[in-house]
Amino acid sequence: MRRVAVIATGGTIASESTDGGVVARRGGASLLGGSEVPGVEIEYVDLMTVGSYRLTLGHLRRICDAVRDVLGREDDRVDGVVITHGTDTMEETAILLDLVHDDPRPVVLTGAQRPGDAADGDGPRNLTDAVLVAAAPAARHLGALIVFAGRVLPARGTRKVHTTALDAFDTVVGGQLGTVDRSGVSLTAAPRRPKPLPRPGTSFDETRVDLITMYPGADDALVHASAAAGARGVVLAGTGIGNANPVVVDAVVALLGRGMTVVLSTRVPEGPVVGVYGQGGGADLVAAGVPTASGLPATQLRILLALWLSHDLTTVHPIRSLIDIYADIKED
Ligand SMILES: NC(=O)C[C@H](N)C(=O)O
Repeated sequence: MRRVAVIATGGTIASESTDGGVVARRGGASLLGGSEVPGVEIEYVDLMTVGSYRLTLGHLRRICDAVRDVLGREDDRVDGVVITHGTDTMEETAILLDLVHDDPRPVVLTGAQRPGDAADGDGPRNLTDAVLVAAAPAARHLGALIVFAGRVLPARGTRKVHTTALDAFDTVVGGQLGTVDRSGVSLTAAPRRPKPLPRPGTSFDETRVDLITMYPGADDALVHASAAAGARGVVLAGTGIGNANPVVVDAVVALLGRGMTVVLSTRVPEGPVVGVYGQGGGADLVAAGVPTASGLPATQLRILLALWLSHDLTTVHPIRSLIDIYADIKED
């Protein structure tokens, strides 16, 4: 018998329809709808019951702590961990878990697109699949994974790509790692995983990193507001290959002068970020000292930056090397 701990955090998989809309309120033990996973003993940890659109960095840290606590137990050892989680921000929690994961046993995130009280819900199937992957010896050393709609995806580079489709996630960097169905788990690839970063401490909770998207007519108001609100970092999701405009570049230069960390990403789902264009484009930002990052979606880059800033790791990993090691990892 294998043993898996399921840490329940809420999300649609745990949600029911109420007069106030669909809300998360079910605990872990109810999420399989009474069915069992053959060959696996499951233990449930009810950590929180929160829709993932409401999560804070503090919640993400608590999820990390819960994984550490379960894997750190001397008695009662488990073979893997599953996190049930809302899909809206699963990619953020997944990358944080992956960045700090220092154990061969996998941590597998899953959820559902249909509420727990839907007649044709996808939650029980996804949870069964996630438990099978967490229990699989072949999933060891793969870090944090997202298992959804029968697909096994790496944490790094995976994002929610559809608001309602059951197959809601895709990896925008590299490919999927395998599949899972009633006949078992099939893993055909492994992600490259750098040395783990230190786990988030309580300082992570308050480390403000804003995500600012570019668009026609964008001015400097949001960049300045971010600094005024106490942000220590900004991920700029540029247009196209990573562009802003002259007004925003000027504002970014002012922020850099005040010690703010700014990283250039893109609002486009796939493709590299490169400083190519002048006149307010990415070439100007790069010339001003803003590093580009291509290997993580902007949402996940923000988590990497928050973790780095919260630990004051600047001397260990200057920002460019942090991005090279933990974001723009070269796949074979
Ligand atoms: N499908 C879902 O789980 C979406 C939900 N709004 C959440 O992230 O909690």
